[in-house]
Amino acid sequence: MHNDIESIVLTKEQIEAACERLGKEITADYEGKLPLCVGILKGSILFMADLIKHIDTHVEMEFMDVSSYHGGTESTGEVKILKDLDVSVEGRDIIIIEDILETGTTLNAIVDLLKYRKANSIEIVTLLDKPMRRKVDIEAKYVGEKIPDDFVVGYGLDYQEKYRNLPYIGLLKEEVYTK
Ligand SMILES: O=P(O)(O)OC[C@H]1O[C@H](OP(=O)(O)OP(=O)(O)O)[C@H](O)[C@@H]1O
Ligand SMILES: Nc1nc2[nH]cnc2c(=O)[nH]1
Repeated sequence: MHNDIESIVLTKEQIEAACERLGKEITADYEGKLPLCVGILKGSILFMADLIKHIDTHVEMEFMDVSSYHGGTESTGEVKILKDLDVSVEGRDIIIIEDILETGTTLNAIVDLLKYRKANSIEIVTLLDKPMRRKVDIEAKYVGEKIPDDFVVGYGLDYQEKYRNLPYIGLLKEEVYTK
């Protein structure tokens, strides 16, 4: 698996440092509240697990599975809810946890839905942000790292469902796409 990686974009140590920094910011902003952390499956699970260990105030966890990428590396622009939340968000302070913000299509659809369901506040934390790819006007309040316009894998992010278990974020060798 590691043989398929061309180069590393974010090391394990850089990811850990980002989780620590973001956890501290979130702790300071949500002290005394009970935010509902909504992890967007599947990509966010590794980041969510590491991030919340650095949040030093009470939080609740829920998950949604939303998909706009179907097997390839380009967004289809169509957002499908594959698994909805099991709890009401009415009056809640929501922190959406994502692995990557790219076109913004996915998060825009989720934010619209949570607003419609009367969440009290909605903020986004994303490990990676690709601002160059944005198609929708949406920003994350908490960003781990801004990265250039390259398709990345690892630490939750897949290519055709593989590479999610890499402990770092990297670029795939060109030959992997033509296999
Ligand atoms: O800003 P956007 O262009 O919408 O892209 C970001 C979305 O794409 C990825 O999800 P994907 O649909 O690949 O699902 P996965 O997390 O299950 O791999 C990622 O986890 C984000 O949810
Ligand atoms: N694996 C992966 N999924 C994405 N979804 C949106 N951008 C990306 C990316 O760069 N890599």
